[in-house]
Amino acid sequence: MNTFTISALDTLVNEKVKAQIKETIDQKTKPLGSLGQLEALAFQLACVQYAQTGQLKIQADKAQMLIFAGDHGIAQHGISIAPSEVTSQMVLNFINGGAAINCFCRVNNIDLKVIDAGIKLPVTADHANFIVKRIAAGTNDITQRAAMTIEQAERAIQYGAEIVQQQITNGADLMAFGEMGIGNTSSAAALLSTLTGEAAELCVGKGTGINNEQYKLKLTLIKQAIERCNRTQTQAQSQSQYQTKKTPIETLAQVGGFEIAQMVGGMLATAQAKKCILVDGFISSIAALTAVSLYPASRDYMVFCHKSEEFGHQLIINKLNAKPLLDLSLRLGEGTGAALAVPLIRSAAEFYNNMASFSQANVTPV
Ligand SMILES: O=C(O)c1ccc[n+]([C@@H]2O[C@H](COP(=O)([O-])O)[C@@H](O)[C@H]2O)c1
Ligand SMILES: Cc1cc2nc[nH]c2cc1C
Repeated sequence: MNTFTISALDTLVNEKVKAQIKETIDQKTKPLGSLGQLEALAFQLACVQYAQTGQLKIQADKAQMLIFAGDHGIAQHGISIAPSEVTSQMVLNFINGGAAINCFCRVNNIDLKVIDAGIKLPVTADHANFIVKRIAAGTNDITQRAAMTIEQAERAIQYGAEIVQQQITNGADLMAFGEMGIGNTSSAAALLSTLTGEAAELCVGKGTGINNEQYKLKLTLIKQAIERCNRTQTQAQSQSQYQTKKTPIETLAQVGGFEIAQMVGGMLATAQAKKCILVDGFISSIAALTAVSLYPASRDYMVFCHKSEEFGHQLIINKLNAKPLLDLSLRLGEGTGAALAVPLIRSAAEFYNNMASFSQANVTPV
C-alpha cells in the first residue's frame, strides 16, 4: 500500500504568518476585498508557498499539464457518443499537438505530457511528451466485475505519484490534472455515488453528449455497477462482525479507472510536495474527492479551476466546499478548464508579489 505524508496547511502556516499574508493583500493599492476571488486564491497560493519553502514570494511560472488516458470496459454498451478507439486516437492527437488542450497549453505557456495509464489500443509514439505507464488494456466492465484488482489500483496510484515526482524534480510549480477516456464519466459517476452514498440519479450525466435513450441505459448500467459493488464483500468486510464500509481504494478498484487512479496518486504526491494541484472538470474532481477521502489534508493544496457542465460536478464541488474559478459551460475534460485558469492563477501570484502597497505608491490608505 502506498503511503503519503501530507500535512494540513494549518499545521505548517501559523496564525502570525497567515495574518501577514492577509495584511500584504489588504495593503495593496485597491479597496479592501476588491480583487474578489483572486484574493482568496492569492492567500491560498501564499500559504502553500510558505509551507513549501518558508518564503512568501509565490512561484507560479512553471505549470505542468498531465493528461492521464485510460479506457473503460463499460464503454462496450454504447454509453458514450464515441467508441473506445477514440481514446487512442485522441492520445495521438495530444502527442501531435492538435487537440484543444494543446492550443490552451501553447497559448498559456504550460508544458504538456500525455500518459497512457491503460488505453485499449496502445499507440506507438516516440515523443518526449508521451509517458507509457499502462496498467492493462482498459478496465473490466464494472457492471459485471471489479474494474481492476486492488494491486492494480495501488500500482496505478504509485505510477501517478512517480510521474508527478519526476515533473517536480524538473521544476514544476503548478501541477494540472487532465484526462481522456471514453466511458470515464460512467466510472466517475459510479465512484461519486459509492464514495458519498448519493443516489445514482444525482451523479450520472450525459458525458460527451449522449441522447436521452443512451442516458437511460447509462443510468441503468451504473446502478447495476453500484449494486454489484455494494454486494461485493471485501475480505476485511466479511471478517468483521460490524458492517464496515469499503475503503476508498477498494471502491476505486471496484468502479474506478486507471487514469482516475493515477490522478489520485499524482494529486497526493503533489500535496506531499506542498505544491498546488489544479483540478479540472468532473473526472479530475472525482480523483480529487478520492484523494481527499484517503488524505483529507490534500484538500488544502487543491485549486478548483472550473465548473463543468457535467451534471454531477456540482455535487463534488459541494462535498469539497470548493468555489471553481471559471464557469464557461465546458464539458470537454483533457485539462482544458485547468489550462484556462492558469492565467488567473499567475495573475493572483503577480498581484500578490508585485502590486504596490499604499505606502510604496504613496497612495492614501482606504
Ligand atoms: O471533465 C469533464 O467535466 C468532462 C465532462 C464530460 C466529458 N468529458 C470527457 O469525455 C470523455 C468521457 O465522456 P463519456 O461520455 O465517454 O463518458 C472523457 O474523455 C472526458 O475527458 C469530460
Ligand atoms: C472527440 C473527443 C475528444 C475528447 N476529449 C476529451 N474527451 C473527448 C471525447 C471525444 C469523443
